[in-house]
Amino acid sequence: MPHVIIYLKKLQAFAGAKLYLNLVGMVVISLLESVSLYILIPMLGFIGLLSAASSYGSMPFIADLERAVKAVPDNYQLTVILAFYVALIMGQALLQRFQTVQNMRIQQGFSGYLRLEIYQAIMRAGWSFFLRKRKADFNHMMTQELARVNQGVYLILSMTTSLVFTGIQIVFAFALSYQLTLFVLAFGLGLALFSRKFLRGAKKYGARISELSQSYMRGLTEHFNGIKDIKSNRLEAQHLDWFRSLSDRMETNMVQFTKLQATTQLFYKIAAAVLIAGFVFLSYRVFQVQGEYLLLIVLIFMRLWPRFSSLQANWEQLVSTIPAFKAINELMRECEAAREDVAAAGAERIRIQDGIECRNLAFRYEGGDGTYALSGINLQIPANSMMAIVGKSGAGKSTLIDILIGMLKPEQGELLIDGKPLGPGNLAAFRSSVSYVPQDPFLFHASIRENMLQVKPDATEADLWEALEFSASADFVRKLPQGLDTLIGDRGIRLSGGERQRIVLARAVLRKPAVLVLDEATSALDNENEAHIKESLDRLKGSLTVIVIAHRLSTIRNADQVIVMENGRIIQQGGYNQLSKETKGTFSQLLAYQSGSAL
Ligand SMILES: Nc1ncnc2c1ncn2[C@@H]1O[C@H](COP(=O)(O)OP(=O)(O)OP(=O)(O)O)[C@@H](O)[C@H]1O
Repeated sequence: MPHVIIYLKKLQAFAGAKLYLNLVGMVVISLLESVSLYILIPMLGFIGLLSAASSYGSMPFIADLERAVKAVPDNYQLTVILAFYVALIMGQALLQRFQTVQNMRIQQGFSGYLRLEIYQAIMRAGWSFFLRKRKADFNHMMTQELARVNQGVYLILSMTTSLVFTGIQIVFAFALSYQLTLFVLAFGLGLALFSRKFLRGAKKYGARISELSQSYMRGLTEHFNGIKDIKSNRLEAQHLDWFRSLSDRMETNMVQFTKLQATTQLFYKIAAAVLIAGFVFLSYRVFQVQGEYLLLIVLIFMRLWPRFSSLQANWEQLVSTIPAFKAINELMRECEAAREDVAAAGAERIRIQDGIECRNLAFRYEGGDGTYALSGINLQIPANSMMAIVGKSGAGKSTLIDILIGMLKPEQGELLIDGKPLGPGNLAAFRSSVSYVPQDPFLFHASIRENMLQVKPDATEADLWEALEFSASADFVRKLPQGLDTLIGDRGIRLSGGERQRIVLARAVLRKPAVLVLDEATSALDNENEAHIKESLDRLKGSLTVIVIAHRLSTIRNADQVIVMENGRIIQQGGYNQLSKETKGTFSQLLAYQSGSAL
């Protein structure tokens, strides 16, 4: 329950006075409802459906009502009491309408507030957090689990309404007969105690709903991401089997949960019949309650008892949503712990004056096998120079880049920008000054123009074409049916790998960054386009700092500095020509492999 209490506090902070106003509204509605029921008997007495009017004169408050009605001339008495009844019902209905809308406003507003809060928390988390999390789990949290939390909050609100209604009806019932009310309450309490085991069951099924829907989301995301592999390797049947089995388990779990709920409702229904029978017997035989009085009490309890059973059903439903509350709380806690010291937007960009320096950096991945992905990294990258990183697969090149652009925090050592350690004071500004083109470039399902404008909304048409010229994409974009406004499909699927890389590169330079980082950003290009990009990069030389990882060593011939990495360490460092002359070094070996002389 503590997981739910956190949300109740949030709800109170979010809705504040409105929540209490709503509660007062509920009390008034409930009072009106009870009163309208209460005056039904004298009304029936007036129109002669029930025996003498004197018999209900002994009921609390009714004597006053009777006196008030008697003050009215005889001919109008029935009209007055009927008008009073209609006015009461109208008032109650109007209030009920207002309260229902208000309830929904609070609920929807709170749901939007929660959604935003979770999304913001995820966005504020650092890169290392995303490395250890599965994307499908975020989708799962933001859709299914959040929907269950909203359902839980709705249940709490409607249970509060039910409790208020029930409470007021109990007060009225007490006024009529405290012995019978106590009898019903004791019965209800006994049944609630007996039903505790059903609550444990509800919690178990709720936890299973969370687990299964998480597996469902994970599996679906993985399958659709890998649909090409699945189809090309004829793995459809295998995936269908998985889907069928999970689907069956989800179905069984929901049916079992419904069975549990139906069983408690069954108990409540049977208990209601037994109760009413015992009740009428007691009233009539033991307490000798008058007929009209008994009718009123039965009427009240017939309305009260379903509230007990619906409270129990709501409670079970609420308990089944607790695992979702818990999961979202846990996610928020993790996001908070992984929060990076960088403002989401708006940081001033910087120009690097002296350069970037790594001092004795070391890094290990969380959840890895404990070996260092990087160690003993000492490096100077002068401002506006070009540095190339080469090395075998798994040598640590991408990890070093992630540290250099402030996405990962080194475990040991320091990263200095113009002599100042990278930290809360300069991280946001530094990150805003870096453009990064990853190995697997990402484009949104939008037009080329929209994709580019995302990074620089105020870019002019000329800026866009200049960037496209730089990345050797202007020609092919011009030939597209809608030019810059061509839709490029999910993740840019309608473009070739090389075209995607070139658009992402254009987007990266459009920002006019202080540091341009290319992580094998030209791997999918043909020789002609790569040569074109190499020329463009050469033209940029001296105006910004460029860091490239390149497997094709021809691209980095003009680099001011080349570092060669192996097992997370820098094993060679120097100019391109200098390293190629060190015949025993790894770099000349790599060169030899690429030129074919080592084959
Ligand atoms: N998220 C991760 N969790 C655990 N270990 C990781 C993770 N990412 C990389 N590693 C490990 O860190 C080491 C360096 O990886 P890195 O991706 O930096 O190499 P790389 O030189 O860029 O390789 P490639 O050229 O294949 O991209 C590897 O041993 C790799 O297994």
